[in-house]
Amino acid sequence: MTAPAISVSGLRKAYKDRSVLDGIDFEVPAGTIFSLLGPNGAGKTTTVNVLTTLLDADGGTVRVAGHDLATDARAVRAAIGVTGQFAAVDELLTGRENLQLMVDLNRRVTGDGRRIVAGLLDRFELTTSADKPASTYSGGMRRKLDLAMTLVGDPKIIFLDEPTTGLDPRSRRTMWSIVRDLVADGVTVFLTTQYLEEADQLADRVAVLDRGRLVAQGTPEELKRLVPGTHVRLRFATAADLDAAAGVFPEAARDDDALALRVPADGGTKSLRAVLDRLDEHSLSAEGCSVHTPDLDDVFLALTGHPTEVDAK
Ligand SMILES: Nc1ncnc2c1ncn2[C@@H]1O[C@H](COP(=O)(O)OP(=O)(O)OP(=O)(O)O)[C@@H](O)[C@H]1O
Repeated sequence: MTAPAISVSGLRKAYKDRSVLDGIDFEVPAGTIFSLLGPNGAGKTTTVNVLTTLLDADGGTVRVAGHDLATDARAVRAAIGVTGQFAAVDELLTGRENLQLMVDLNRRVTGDGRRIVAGLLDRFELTTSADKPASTYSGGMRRKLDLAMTLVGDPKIIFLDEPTTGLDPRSRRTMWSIVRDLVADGVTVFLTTQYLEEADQLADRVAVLDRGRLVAQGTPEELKRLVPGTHVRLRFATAADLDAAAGVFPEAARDDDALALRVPADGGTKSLRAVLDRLDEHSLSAEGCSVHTPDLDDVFLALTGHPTEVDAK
């Protein structure tokens, strides 16, 4: 077995007397995508900042690319690329100039810098806007440029801190496909996200961070098994209606307080129609009906017994 790309053991970090990472452990095998999933304020950025040498840990052991963070931070820095929530992109420079600057600053770059820049612009479909100032770029283009800048020097381990927060669905999908391509090329990706769907789409393994502790780790499949699946939620006007419907849908979970039934379904229109047809066949009608796909809130409720909380910074 090859050595893990990242291994973290007993990592602790506090800001003054406030503990933000309270002893976390995980390993990221080389060439895989690992996702740290958690709501605002859970400690994701703090973890990235420690792992990328921007912040000193208070305790624990961290090895990145085989180097001990405490004794060999310089070697860690040489092996990694980091794309943060607050992009490193210089708004006044064009896309091409931003990339050229990274090439000029990066001592690992060998070969023709201009060709490297042109190659990255092409790969990220930024060629047509390459000579416009970055200030004119959309959010999605800016994230792509930021990631392209991260790739200068061919880092083997890349940290992406919430790479798709604030992006529209189309840009998010483009970003996902870029990340998949990176891993296909042998890069290891450490990704933080607030979106269960993103972790599900991309990650080989997911760790769920809650108030500085990891409350679950596993494959996306293992994680989703812990939470209610996609379902149709039917809400009834009376307890008698709920009773009658519960007889029609023996596979459903019932919530007596809300007068609701949770009927397992795949989220498509066919399965929704099948549920409504079954109600019709028994001359029953629901007061409300919604399709529910599990999200981070469901994971948190299932794992911690409390919903996600927005933590004021
Ligand atoms: N420099 C700092 N000084 C004091 N407290 C801080 C500092 N940086 C972060 N924190 C606090 O540490 C906690 C974790 O913050 P962190 O940024 O790591 O969370 P996060 O999971 O990345 O959230 P977000 O998605 O909002 O970035 C938060 O409660 C935050 O307020």
